[in-house]
Formats: sequence, structure tokens, C-alpha cells
Amino acid sequence: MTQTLSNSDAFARYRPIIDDWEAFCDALKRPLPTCVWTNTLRTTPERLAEWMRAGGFDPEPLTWYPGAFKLAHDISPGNRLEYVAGLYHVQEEVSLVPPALMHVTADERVLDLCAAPGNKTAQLAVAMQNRGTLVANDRNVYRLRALRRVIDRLGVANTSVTAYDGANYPRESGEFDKVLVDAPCSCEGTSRKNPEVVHASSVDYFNRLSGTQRALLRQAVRRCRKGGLIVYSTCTYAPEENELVVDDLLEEFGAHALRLLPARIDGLASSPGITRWDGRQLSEELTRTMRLWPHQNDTGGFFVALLEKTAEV
Ligand SMILES: C[S@@+](CC[C@H](N)C(=O)[O-])C[C@H]1O[C@@H](n2cnc3c(N)ncnc32)[C@H](O)[C@@H]1O
Repeated sequence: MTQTLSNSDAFARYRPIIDDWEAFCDALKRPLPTCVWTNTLRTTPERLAEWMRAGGFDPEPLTWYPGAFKLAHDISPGNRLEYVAGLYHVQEEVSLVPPALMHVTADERVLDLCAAPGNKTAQLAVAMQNRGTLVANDRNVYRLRALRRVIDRLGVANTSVTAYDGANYPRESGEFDKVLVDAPCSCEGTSRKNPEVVHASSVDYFNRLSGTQRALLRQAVRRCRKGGLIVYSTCTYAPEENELVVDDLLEEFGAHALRLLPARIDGLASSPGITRWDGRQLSEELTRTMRLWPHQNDTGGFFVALLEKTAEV
């Protein structure tokens, strides 16, 4: 007989670190709203909102992210001509957070180390207004095809694509002002749209993934210039893949070379990262990281750390 594992059973280990367990469980039972953002290379949020209303959508502007709109969960915005014409992109609201914390500008050199299928690359390229240099890397060449389709549709022209193992990203690529590590993870935070992730999770699996995650974050720090920023993110709850990874890297590089900056966004509810897990005491600095639980903003779940490299390593 197949046993059905409910979300609340699977995630019970997180009960002590969730501010409102009942609200968390209720949120997981609800369908996930859809979210779109304006491609400001091609149009304005006002015109996009008009087209959406004319098409029978009821776009609700996100207060914390200019040009993005929440739509009802049963809408298919990927079927519209405006989508094909690259006037907007469809992306889960909480997935907008890591690039938003990077505050990229048009004169920077930016590396997206785990970029496919390109949602955050597209967001960064548009935020840079198609200027500067953006490198989108992923070791999976099949997933890179999807990334190319996304950036072509949106008219992105400042992005080069590479297919290295990010853990060995070549030194010859030079230094970057900012590096994003949107790491491969156990994806627990996507259970509202992919219920099967609940069955795949185990502490062994988290620990296996965390080896790759440490290696990717380590290389991101190396490839970043002194004074530059690194964002580490996952769409999972497991502390083994989040605070524990960041804590290890803080210790490895030392306080003189790497420090956490507060990861917070006005208008977006979040919780601070944890400083104790499974008997292990972590750096107090970890409270500067950001946990986004599904019930806080009616989204999926995410973890984000914002790091500054303060010395050559
Ligand atoms: C969470 S997904 C990235 C999602 C993407 N940032 C976006 O917003 O569309 C993680 C990606 O990491 C890639 N990946 C896994 N191991 C990698 C490695 N060692 N080096 C580079 N990319 C890797 C996977 O192929 C996958 O595309």
C-alpha cells in the first residue's frame, strides 16, 4: 500500500522555526497565484496593465517590485500574444527576490552561476537595461536552450552564455562586481506547484546537495571582486542547504574576507535566518539572511543570503 505523506508531515521538522505553523499548513493547501513582470526594454507597467485588463486579467501590482503583477492562479499568461512578443515574463513572486537584492546597474559585470532556465538572468538583464555585461552560466546544456529562448523572446542583448561546472568557473573569466548563486536544491519551497518534491526529501539528500552548494558558493566568492556582492539563494527550507552552507563559508573565508549584509525588502514579509539547528550553534550573523515562508506573502518558500567580499582571497 502506498502511503501518502502530507505537507505537514513532511515539513514537521521545521515546526519549531516557523512563526505560524497553522498559517503555513493552510498556505500549502492553496493554489499558488501567478506572477508576471514588465519587460521595460519593450513597454511600461502601465501599458502592460491596460493590455492585461483588456484581456480579462485583473492585475494586482506588487507593492515591493515595480512593474510586477499578481494574477489569479487559474490564469495562463504564457498563452498570450503579448507574452510571445516579449512584453512580459512569467515568474513566481518569491523567485524575484534574489536579483532584487543585487541592485545591479548598467555599468557592472555580473555572473549568474546557475542560470537556467533563465528567469533571474532575464530579470538582471532588464534591470541592467541591456547594458553592462551579464554572464549566464549553467552546466546543463539542455536547460541552457530554454534560457536562450527566454532571453531571445525578451530581446536581451547584454548576456553571454557559458556551460561550465560553476564549482570550477574559470579564473580567466576575470572578476565580477556581483555574482548570483541560485543553487540547485531540494526545492521544498515549490511544493504548492510541484507536490512531488515532498516525497523526494530526506536529510541524506539535503546533505548530498549541500556539498555542491558549498562548492558553488566558494567559487562565487573567488570570482567576485573585493568590495563586490554575492547572493546565495535556494527554494528550499532545509537548514542543511541554507544557513549551514553559509555558516561554513563564513568560517572558511574568515570575517576579514566575507560578511553577511542584511537581506530585507520593504513591503515583503520575511523571517530572519536561524542560528541553531540540530544541536549546532551557528554564527549570530545568520539572522541577516532571509527566510520567506509561503504564508507570509502567499508565495512559495525561499532562502536568501546577501554577502559582501571584503578582502582578496
Ligand atoms: C534552481 S535552478 C536555477 C534557476 C534559475 N536561476 C532561474 O531563475 O531560472 C539550479 C540550476 O543549477 C544548475 N546546476 C546544478 N549544478 C551545477 C553546477 N555544478 N554548475 C553550474 N550549474 C549547475 C542546474 O542545471 C539548474 O539549472
